[in-house]
Amino acid sequence: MPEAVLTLDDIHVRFPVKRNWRGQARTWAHALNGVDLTVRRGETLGVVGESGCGKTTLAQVLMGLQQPTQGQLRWNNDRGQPNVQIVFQDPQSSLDPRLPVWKIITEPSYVKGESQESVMRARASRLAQQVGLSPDYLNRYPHEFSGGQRQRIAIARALASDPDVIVLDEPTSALDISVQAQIINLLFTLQREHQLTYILISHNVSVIRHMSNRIAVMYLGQIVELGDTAQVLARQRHPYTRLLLDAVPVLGAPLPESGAQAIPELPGNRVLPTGCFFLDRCAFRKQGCEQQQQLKPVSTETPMHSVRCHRYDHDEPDGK
Ligand SMILES: Nc1ncnc2c1ncn2[C@@H]1O[C@H](COP(=O)(O)OP(=O)(O)OP(=O)(O)O)[C@@H](O)[C@H]1O
Repeated sequence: MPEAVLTLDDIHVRFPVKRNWRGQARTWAHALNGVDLTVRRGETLGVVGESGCGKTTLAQVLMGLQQPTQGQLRWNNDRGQPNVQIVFQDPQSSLDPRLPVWKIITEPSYVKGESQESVMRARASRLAQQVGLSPDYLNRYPHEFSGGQRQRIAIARALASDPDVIVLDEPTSALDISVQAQIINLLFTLQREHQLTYILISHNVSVIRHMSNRIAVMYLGQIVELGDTAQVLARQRHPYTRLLLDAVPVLGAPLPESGAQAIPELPGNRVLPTGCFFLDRCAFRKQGCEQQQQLKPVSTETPMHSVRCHRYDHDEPDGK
């Protein structure tokens, strides 16, 4: 098994949302509520879940932009500092419109102390070729490129500093359908060539299915199911994962009757449930579900497929 790049151990993040007259926080939004995760070199880990479940907060923790309020994040490198780059959904707003492309691409190297223009231009030229852009265009500005080309520029910039992990935040959702496949293929090629590790954040289960080796399903700031993508998609164990996947229309299949498989809205995160976070919405609730649940292997035969559900406690391996 490839080595771990990073390990998250019981990560919690909460944000103050109301303060008293002394400025002390009275109410909190609990964005992450005990995330345990190991990310391995060269893999693509897909993180899926509806709006507000904590995907962005998780990315911010990985990038060091948000300190966990509890828990530990360990990077397996000897530099002492991790290097995490991000590719955003909308390349239009993530690229500085005032800079020529060669400067945008080499910004991370510049921050690392490389400042000679000829060196940086040569580096930008190599990176441009790697992502399928002509080096002849490097003096141009972002608005002179198409959406797909701009996303290639953003990917080149992410590659520039030899990152431990690249977070892909909905990397294709702002692009034309015809361009999406090209960008996905480029990401695959680069991953193969450079042993890149991706964390892919998306609402789009089809993109996650296509790109990820493993999938983490998030609900209310927790991972409720984690495992090999094919395994999780073929046999979802958590009732929330089932709802999430049932809500994805399948080409050629009849649409579900309206309301029949509606995903229950994410409950508020100001006051967390004391037991299973999904309890109120679960059709399979049983005695014991009022207790907090841990992420545990579904069975001893599938140790890499974990679920946070009382029905899969070891004494009842078939999830009855
Ligand atoms: N700075 C903040 N202050 C207060 N609450 C916040 C802050 N940032 C995030 N939250 C809350 O934390 C929760 C998780 O938000 P987050 O943006 O991580 O979710 P998400 O899954 O990325 O959603 P989306 O898919 O819409 O981007 C939400 O309830 C959000 O309102």
